[in-house]
Amino acid sequence: MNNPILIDIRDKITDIDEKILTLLSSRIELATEVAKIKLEIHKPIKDVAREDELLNRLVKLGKSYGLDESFVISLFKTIIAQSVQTQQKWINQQINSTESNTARVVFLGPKGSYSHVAAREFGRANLDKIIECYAHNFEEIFQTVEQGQGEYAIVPLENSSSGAINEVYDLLQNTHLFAVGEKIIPIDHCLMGITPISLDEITTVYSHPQPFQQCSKFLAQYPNWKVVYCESTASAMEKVSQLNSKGHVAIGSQAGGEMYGLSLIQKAPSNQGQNMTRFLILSRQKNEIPEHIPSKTTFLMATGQHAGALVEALVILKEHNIIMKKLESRPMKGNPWEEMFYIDVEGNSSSSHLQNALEALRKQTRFLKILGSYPTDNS
Ligand SMILES: C=C(O[C@@H]1C=C(C(=O)O)C=C[C@H]1O)C(=O)O
Repeated sequence: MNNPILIDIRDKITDIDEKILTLLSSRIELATEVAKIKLEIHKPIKDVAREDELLNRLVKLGKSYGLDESFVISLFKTIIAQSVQTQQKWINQQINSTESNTARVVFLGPKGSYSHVAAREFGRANLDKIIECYAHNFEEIFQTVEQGQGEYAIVPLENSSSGAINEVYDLLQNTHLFAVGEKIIPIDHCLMGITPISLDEITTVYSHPQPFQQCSKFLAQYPNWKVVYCESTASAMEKVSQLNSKGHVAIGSQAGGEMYGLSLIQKAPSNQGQNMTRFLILSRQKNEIPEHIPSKTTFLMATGQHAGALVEALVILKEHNIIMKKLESRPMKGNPWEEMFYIDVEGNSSSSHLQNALEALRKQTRFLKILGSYPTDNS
């Protein structure tokens, strides 16, 4: 092994390895810089689009150097995983060292959405300070919190006039997050502009098609108003604030309008009277709520396929004197024609009363998952 050529080559390899390590260390430092910016602008750490773009480019480049595609992918996946972990650790340290009761709350944006309003209200009631994290879709909300890049997920579950939000129910089937709260938000559509004006000064109204539909009777009284459809109530409010023109108004929530500096002109009464959305708050950690606080428990169950299976399960609740507040069903993922039931009951799953009922139910059903217990929102 004393071959001088071999020694020389090995020296060169050692040299390259050391350079790789130095470069990896600089890469990690840059990732921490990225984490600082993400914390400031409230963006989740993991950015799948950026990672895909980066991997595609590196695979192509690697090929031009004669490097195998799977080698380049597995190498950079490891490097990126380490980078994401380092950023996560850094952000956790910041949060833990700055404020004890600060948490990242992840919700469906954009700014001024009803989810944003729900997130703020949840924060106001439960935390000293929240870091608002906007997500683009429901799946991203769950993933962000599951991966530890947020402490709370806020998702709308049902609306009093349009019913269940199926996509969210489906995501609840597979998540390992726990339900820790609920928040009911009135959907208080309002006409808002850059300054309070009278209704006859309005020329153009901006909003999402849904509020236009929900307030159609009221709007029919003003046929001369020009209607402009927008992607969301938030984008309508943003547009009106940017236009900065008196006769242009948006329909959205009053709290959302305040986030864009808009003034209330008047409430836009919805055809159906009161309209509300119920949000569920989820976290990686279970809630422990004292027994005296009125609470609800949400669980998922799949019964057998025989006739009367659901009735048998519900009878168990009745026998244990458990009050059911809600029953929803959704097809089970991967098992067409089989249903997963989502049940809300009154009570706290740490009470022996409810525990006994759930234990009996577990024996009777094919699958039972307790999503969590949380204080009832009576608003
Ligand atoms: C460093 C970033 O954060 C994460 C880590 C990445 C990386 O190490 O290259 C890429 C995308 C993100 O998932 C970034 O967003 O640029």
